[in-house]
Amino acid sequence: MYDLLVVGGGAMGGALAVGMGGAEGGPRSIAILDHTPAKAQAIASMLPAGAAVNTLEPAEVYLLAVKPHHMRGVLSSLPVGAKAISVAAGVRLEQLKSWAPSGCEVVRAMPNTACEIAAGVTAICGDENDGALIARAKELFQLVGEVFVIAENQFDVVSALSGSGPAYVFLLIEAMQEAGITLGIPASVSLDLARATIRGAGMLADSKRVDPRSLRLAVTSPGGMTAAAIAVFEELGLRHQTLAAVKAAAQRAQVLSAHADE
Ligand SMILES: NC(=O)C1=CN([C@@H]2O[C@H](COP(=O)(O)OP(=O)(O)OC[C@H]3O[C@@H](n4cnc5c(N)ncnc54)[C@H](O)[C@@H]3O)[C@@H](O)[C@H]2O)C=CC1
Ligand SMILES: O=C(O)[C@@H]1CCC=N1
Repeated sequence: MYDLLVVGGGAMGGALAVGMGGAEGGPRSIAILDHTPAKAQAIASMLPAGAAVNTLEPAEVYLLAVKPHHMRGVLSSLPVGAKAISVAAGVRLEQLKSWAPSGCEVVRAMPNTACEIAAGVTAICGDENDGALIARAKELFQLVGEVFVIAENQFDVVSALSGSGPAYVFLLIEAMQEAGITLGIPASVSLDLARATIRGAGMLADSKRVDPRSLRLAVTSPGGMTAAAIAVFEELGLRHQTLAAVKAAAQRAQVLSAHADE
């Protein structure tokens, strides 16, 4: 029996398999199942004890990382009594449980792709009577970053913040690079500057644990360069844009949930 069987070796399943498989004290054996066998093989080859499989072989825990609309098919083919963790956006516990064979336990997790390098953030939720599986999910995801156990009614907003969040930061890196290029800096230098700046600012915010506003003010000399830039961000509505974007992502979760039922 495998300790963990990851179904779906795409962006998220791959990141989790690589992160968990490489972590000290992580699952001793990990199997990966994907519709495209080459994807599963590529991931397995990166793991000390990874195997690409072609069917749902016996496993202590099944980590389901397929798209929301594929979740119903995968869940219904799990063995009776299986323990499963779904990372699908939007799809509710009630739906997941109704599709799984009898005796199965299912909880939800919302990780992000930084789990690949053990710098992820994962939210977990489950029903009260699934305490043991919630605890196991917590152990697994703590191998690859920080974990928050939250109520399901907060899951869509949390998913819109930390699940999708890396993409917002990558967009900022892209935008900073493009600004540098437009203003005359070579593309590679511009990208290196943007990447290293985001890394340093993230690490500083994480290590200081203070209100980010005070870190911002420490950069912003009155009447100086940064103040000129921040005034433009505020005038163009960065906060309003961020709220609208996070709201749009959270609302999309409801559509994904409805499509998964079809
Ligand atoms: N990409 C991300 O940053 C995050 C994704 N998620 C969730 O993770 C899930 C997967 O998303 P991605 O990895 O981005 O998608 P993806 O498209 O990169 O990967 C999905 C994989 O599942 C495989 N697949 C589909 N049906 C299958 C089946 N029946 N059996 C075996 N393999 C099957 C596909 O071949 C594909 O490789 C989604 O439900 C998404 O909501 C959650 C958090 C973050
Ligand atoms: O975009 C999506 O739907 C998934 C969920 C969070 C990140 N990626």
